[in-house]
Amino acid sequence: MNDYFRIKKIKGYQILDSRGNKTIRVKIETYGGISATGDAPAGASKGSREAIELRDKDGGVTRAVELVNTLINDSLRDFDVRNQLGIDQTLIRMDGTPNKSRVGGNTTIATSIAVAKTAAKAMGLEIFQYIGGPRVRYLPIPLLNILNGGLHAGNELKIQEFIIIPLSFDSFHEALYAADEVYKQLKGIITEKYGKLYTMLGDEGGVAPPLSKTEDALDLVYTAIKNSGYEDKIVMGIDAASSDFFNGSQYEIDGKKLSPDEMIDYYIQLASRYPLLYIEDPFNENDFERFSILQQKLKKTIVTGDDLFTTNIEYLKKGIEKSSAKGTIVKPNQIGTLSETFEYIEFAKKNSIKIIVSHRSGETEDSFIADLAVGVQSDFIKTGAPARGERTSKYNRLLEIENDYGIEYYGKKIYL
Ligand SMILES: O=C(O)[C@@H](CO)OP(=O)(O)O
Ligand SMILES: [Mg+2]
Repeated sequence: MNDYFRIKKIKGYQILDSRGNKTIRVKIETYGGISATGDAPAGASKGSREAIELRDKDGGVTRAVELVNTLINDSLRDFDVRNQLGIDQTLIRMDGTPNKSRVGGNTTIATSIAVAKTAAKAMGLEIFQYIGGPRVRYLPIPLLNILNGGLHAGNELKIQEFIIIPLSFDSFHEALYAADEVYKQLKGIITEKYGKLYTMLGDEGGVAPPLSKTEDALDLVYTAIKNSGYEDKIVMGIDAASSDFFNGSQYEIDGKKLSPDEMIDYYIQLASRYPLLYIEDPFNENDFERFSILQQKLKKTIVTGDDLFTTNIEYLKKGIEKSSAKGTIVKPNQIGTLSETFEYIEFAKKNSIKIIVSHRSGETEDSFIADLAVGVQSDFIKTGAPARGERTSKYNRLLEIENDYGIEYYGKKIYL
C-alpha cells in the first residue's frame, strides 16, 4: 500500500460551535504528511431517532475526544485514507449500537468527514470532485432561512424557519445575491415597522422579531420578496419542526390548540396565501400518514421529512411506502458516518426523492457540506441566512466552486 495515503495519526480536540458550545474536531494525518480536519455540528431541534451525541455532564465533549485519541486512533491507524467505506464500517462495528450511542455520532461523523477531506487533499482533488467524480454538473438551490422562530429564537413563533428559495436565476451567484437583497429588504421593513431592536438574529442568522403569529412572519417575508421585485423568481418555504410544538395530541400554535387534522387545513390555508414550494416537518416525527395526506393535497409543494427520517434508510423506506414526502433532509451527523449518508442519498434518489443537504443550527466555519451537496448533486442546500460566518462559509464555498469551475445553476430549469 502506498504510504502516502496511510493514516499515521488521528487526534481529537474540543472547539466551539456557533452557539458557543463545545464540539469535537478530529484531525487526521497520513505518513505522507497530508492532514485535514472534520467538525461535528450540533442540532437544537433534534429528531428522537438521530444518532446520539456523546457529551459530558457539563456539555463538553472530552469523552468523545478521549475516544478519538485512544480507541479510534488505535483502530484506524494504517488504514488507507481513501478506504472511506472500510473506515466507516470499522467505526460502526466499534460502536456496535443502532444509534451510535457508545462512541457517539459526533465522534464518528467528525472522524468520517476528516477521512474524506484528507483523502481528497492527498489525491489533489477538491472535496466535491473526490465525492462526485466527473459527473458533477450543477450547483444546488439554496434554501435560505431568513426569519427564525421555534427553538432557534427567543420569540413566540412556533414555526422554526421561514425560508426563501431563489429558483429562477441563471447562475448561483445571481440567485444568492437576489436572496441577500430580500434579506436586507426584510431587515429594512422590520426596522421601519417595529424599530431596530426587532432585527436581532436567531441561531441560523435569520432575523428573530418578537412576533407570535405564523402569518405575521410570512407576510413580512413575502412583502420583502415583493418589494425587492422578485415575486416571479423567488418562492417561499417553511420548516415547521412541529415535533417541538406537538403536545402528544395537539399542535400549540398561534395561541390555539389544533388537532392533527386541523393542522392539515392550517397548511393548506397557508399554501393558498403564500407561494410555499417547500414544507418541512409539518407533523410530528411519527405521523407518516398525515405527511402523506398533505403531500397528496399539495401536489406542487415539496413536503420534506427531517425529524421524520433522520437520514436513516429504515424510516425513509417507511416514508416511501406511505408516499409521505417528496423530499428528504440529509444531515450526516443524524446517522453518524459519510458512507451511511451516501447510501441514504443513493436510495432516496432511486426513489425520486429530492435531496436537501443541510447544516445544523449549531455549526462551525467548516464548509464541508457545500462540497458534499455539490459532490452528491443534491437538489437543494439548506444552510441558513446569508449572514454570520458559519453560514456564509458554505455560501462562499459554493461561490468559489462556481467561480473556479464554472459549474451551472439549474434553478428553475429543473424545478418549475
Ligand atoms: O430542523 C432543522 O432542519 C435544523 C437545521 O435548520 O435545525 P437543528 O439543527 O436545530 O435540528
Ligand atoms: Mg428541520
